[in-house]
Amino acid sequence: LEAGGHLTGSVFQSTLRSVDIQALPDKGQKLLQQIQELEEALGALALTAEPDTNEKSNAPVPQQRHSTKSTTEPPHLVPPRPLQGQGLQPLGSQGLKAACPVAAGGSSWCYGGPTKQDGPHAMWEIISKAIDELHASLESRPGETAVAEDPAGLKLPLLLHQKQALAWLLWRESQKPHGGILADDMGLGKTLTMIALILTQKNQEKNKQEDKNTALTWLSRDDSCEFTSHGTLIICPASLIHHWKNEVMKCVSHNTLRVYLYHGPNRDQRAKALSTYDVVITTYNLLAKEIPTQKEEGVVPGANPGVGKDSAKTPLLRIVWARIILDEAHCVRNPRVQTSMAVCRLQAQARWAVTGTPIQNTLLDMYSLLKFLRCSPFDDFRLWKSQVDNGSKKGGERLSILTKSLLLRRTKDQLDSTGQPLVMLPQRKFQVHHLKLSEDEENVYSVLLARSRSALRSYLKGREGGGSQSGRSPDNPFSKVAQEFAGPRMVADSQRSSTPHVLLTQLLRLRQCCCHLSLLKSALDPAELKSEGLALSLEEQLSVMTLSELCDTEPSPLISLNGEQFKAELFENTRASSKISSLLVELEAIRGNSASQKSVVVSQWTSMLQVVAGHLRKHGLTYATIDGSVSPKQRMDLVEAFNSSRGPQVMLISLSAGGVGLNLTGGNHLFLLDMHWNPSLEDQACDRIYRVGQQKDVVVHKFICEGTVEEKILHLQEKKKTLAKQVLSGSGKTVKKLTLADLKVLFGI
Ligand SMILES: Nc1ncnc2c1ncn2[C@@H]1O[C@H](COP(=O)(O)OP(=O)(O)OP(=O)(O)O)[C@@H](O)[C@H]1O
Repeated sequence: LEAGGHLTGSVFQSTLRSVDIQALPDKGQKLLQQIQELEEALGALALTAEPDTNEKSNAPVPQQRHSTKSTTEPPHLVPPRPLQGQGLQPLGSQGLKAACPVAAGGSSWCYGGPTKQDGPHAMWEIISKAIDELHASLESRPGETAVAEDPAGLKLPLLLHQKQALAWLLWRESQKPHGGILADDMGLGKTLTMIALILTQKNQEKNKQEDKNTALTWLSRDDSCEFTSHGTLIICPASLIHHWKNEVMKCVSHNTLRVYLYHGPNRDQRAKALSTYDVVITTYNLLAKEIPTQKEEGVVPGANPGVGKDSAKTPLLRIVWARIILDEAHCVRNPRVQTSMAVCRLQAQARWAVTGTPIQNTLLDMYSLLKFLRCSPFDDFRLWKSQVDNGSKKGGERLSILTKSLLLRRTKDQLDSTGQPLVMLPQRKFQVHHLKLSEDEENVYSVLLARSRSALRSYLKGREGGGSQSGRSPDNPFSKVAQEFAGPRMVADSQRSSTPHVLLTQLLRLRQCCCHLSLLKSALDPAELKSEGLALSLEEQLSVMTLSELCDTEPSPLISLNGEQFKAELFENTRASSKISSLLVELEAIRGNSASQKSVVVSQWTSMLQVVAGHLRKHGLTYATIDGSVSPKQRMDLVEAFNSSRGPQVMLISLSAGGVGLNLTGGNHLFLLDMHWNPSLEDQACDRIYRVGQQKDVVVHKFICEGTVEEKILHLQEKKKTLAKQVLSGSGKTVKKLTLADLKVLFGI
């Protein structure tokens, strides 16, 4: 069997080398998939003892007995890259590549280097070599008190923790992989820290000429980069491009760094010109638009990934950057989405992920960042799942080493080596307002809850007889649940209304019910559903339009909901809900206390912001709104006005549009009107007001309706926070994803 397995494996590999699979209509994806499955089947037939994949113990590694490994030459799908060097990084993302369907968008094949087919022993050797190297590199890590000098040309002196971060950043750029994750708490000044890195390296550029060749080891086989830049490519959400530019203008001496905003229809698309800037700033959206992913290319017959067509289109792929910085890098936490795949295709000598919330949901978030960093071999999804994210003690230890080596995180409540807080910030208080729904709200809520419960029950029933695949979504917060529900057979028509999406949307309706009944009238906004990881079909939309009766052209004094009659006026947005009433009481009190205190109100639903706006007008409170429809330039103007004494008293922000990057230190009260599954989004929003520059004491208000799903969400949020804390503290423990049990708890059955 062993000989047969090896022989067949070799035949596959050599056949692949001799044919032009790109010429196939699907670029050979199906063929590669089949080969992989065959090879795996053969591997399994060889009865190989896997080297402790569960890693529950530290037992010695068994001797290599894998069928496909009998020569010293690792099999290659294509010849190895000519410029591969030694160590972690040169193996790069090309390193230990089996097919990595999740990371590469479904069915792409990753080329080169030793593959899983080399056998478990080879894989184990590479992992242990990688871990040893990380360990060894940790020895050269600057001590916690080590600081780097402020670079010449920086006008604003760095704070102590920023000087320490700069020493760490410089160290990481000399290590493999070059770069890492700067995960300091939000508002600790990561932007300025990264600008200091760019400036320091620019000042040292002459010395770096010697290292020129190192850069070349970063290029992958396919790359046809024509320009090597000394510049940094910064990728950020659209709302932050002006923030980055302004920070450079504010903090760096005039004419020291040449900055270009690669944005808008008139952007300069000449690669040569772009490669001459010190800093090029662009957005995730533009990148995803300009860089097609493998998936897309797969449907264009004859297209050749990596070379030619798309490289000719976007200058971003024609340049090897000195460094790439992903700001708010949690934007690429889902490795399956186009933006994440696009950032991985960019070429650079050093790669940085900057985010205050690197782990928002699961360990997959961390995997995405390691993939971008090309942290081989852990950028291989299968290896990541089997060797790190496997719930074992050993996996936890590996995770801990990765975190310690590659990630720097300090929090705002931390003290520095001299016993001083990292930044001098005023007090922050959290105030949870436990509210009771009014009797009317309670009645509507009960009807919706009963309906959701029965949907869940019918779903569970349907699942017993085989569920549906149709509701799956990659970044669905309950993807685990969705997977549990999913089965091989299509669900019967009668059960279609109970897909995981429908259940999640009914939960969403329950959450809306806690905020304002009028929200039940509006159709669900696709952009907001996306932030929940939901994309509903029209049919699904209709099935959760609980108030479809309201679509009637004839105004009626009564509304029927699930057979129960309610007064139509209950659903008018001019009516004050329990939450709106409490919010207004608080805002009035703030206005009464001092004219200089301002508030930020956050909701995940723009429809809720509109309802609040109407009530603010009625009460004579001035306000401005930042949601997805406000352009980056308008945002800057609104923020500036709010932070000045003349601006409005209240800033309304949508969680997805205003949650990241904005500096709203003009406000010192923040109201979280509703609950999101992802607590990091809420933390991000809270840190808009609690950051360097805040002069007043801060109060974060959270509204929770008693006896509703909101209380249960609070519990789930705690679970997610625990996961992030454990991973970031390097304790290496992992917590399981949300499960079907969670859903049952949420629906109270
Ligand atoms: N050394 C410094 N001296 C004075 N102000 C500073 C310093 N460093 C940063 N700041 C200011 O602190 C504010 C917060 O900085 P910044 O926006 O970079 O935070 P951040 O860590 O990137 O936060 P987020 O994760 O929310 O984006 C900015 O207004 C910035 O100008």
